[in-house]
Amino acid sequence: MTWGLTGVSVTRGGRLVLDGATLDVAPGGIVAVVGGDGSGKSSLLAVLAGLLAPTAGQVGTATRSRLGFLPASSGVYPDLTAAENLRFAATVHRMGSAAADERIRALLAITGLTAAAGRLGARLSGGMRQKLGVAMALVHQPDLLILDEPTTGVDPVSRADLWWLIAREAARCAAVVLSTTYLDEAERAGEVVVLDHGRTVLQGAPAGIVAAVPGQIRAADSRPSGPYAWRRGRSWRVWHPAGGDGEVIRPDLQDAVVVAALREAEEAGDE
Ligand SMILES: Nc1ncnc2c1ncn2[C@@H]1O[C@H](COP(=O)(O)OP(=O)(O)OP(=O)(O)O)[C@@H](O)[C@H]1O
Repeated sequence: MTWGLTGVSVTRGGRLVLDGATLDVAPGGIVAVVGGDGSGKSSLLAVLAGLLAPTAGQVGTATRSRLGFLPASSGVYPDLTAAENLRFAATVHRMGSAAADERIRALLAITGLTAAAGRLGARLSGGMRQKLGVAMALVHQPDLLILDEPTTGVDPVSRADLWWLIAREAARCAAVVLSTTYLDEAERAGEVVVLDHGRTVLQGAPAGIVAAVPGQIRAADSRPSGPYAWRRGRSWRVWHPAGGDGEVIRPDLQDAVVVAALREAEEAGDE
């Protein structure tokens, strides 16, 4: 059973925010949805979660009881303790109390939150709150786990913990779809979907996406002229669509995403 979206369009506030977007995820797979601010990541996940109705296209998703969802706001109730938040999520998913007790104990241990079980959501650190939110989304061992920016604003140690938690879910054969603005992180996913202005501009395994970058990329110390240049750390990179002379840099996922956005902008300009 694979889940996903085919040619999905969504209009919000009179604007087309998803424009024929596509995504597939299979059990045991992790798909990372990446894209700049406002590219449509949250809208895409909301459609997959059945929270937002598309104006066109097909949605194949799990039944509500087999679905786990982490909203961008983490979904943690500030005036409930960490354990109470998990208990609430277990109750919503109609877990029996014995099964819930055992699962809550295990999840608190896995997320390193056992000592903070009695602490109010409002008093948890950002990283703790995200881990709790993810634990709430997966308390009932869903078949499809949808996580909206689970690691945004989280320190590197908690990010590693979160990835471990997510990988465990995939290992027990859940299908996982998550959004992220961190491209280094997206490289850990089996598949990446790159959104630009609501369109899927790249989709596939990170290595395949990188291998398929057309043309050549070179480095420059100062800002190069022309439209195909972008900053990378202290230096610049330039895309040469037709290739040419000079030392070539092997692109990474970040470069591949930039090139895809440049090509997309060019095509939009041609229309
Ligand atoms: N409820 C809404 N009503 C109207 N427009 C909306 C609504 N929610 C989002 N949008 C618009 O839809 C577009 C896509 O937003 P969305 O939140 O899906 O993107 P995103 O990639 O998740 O961005 P971000 O990372 O900034 O949250 C944006 O232009 C946003 O302003």
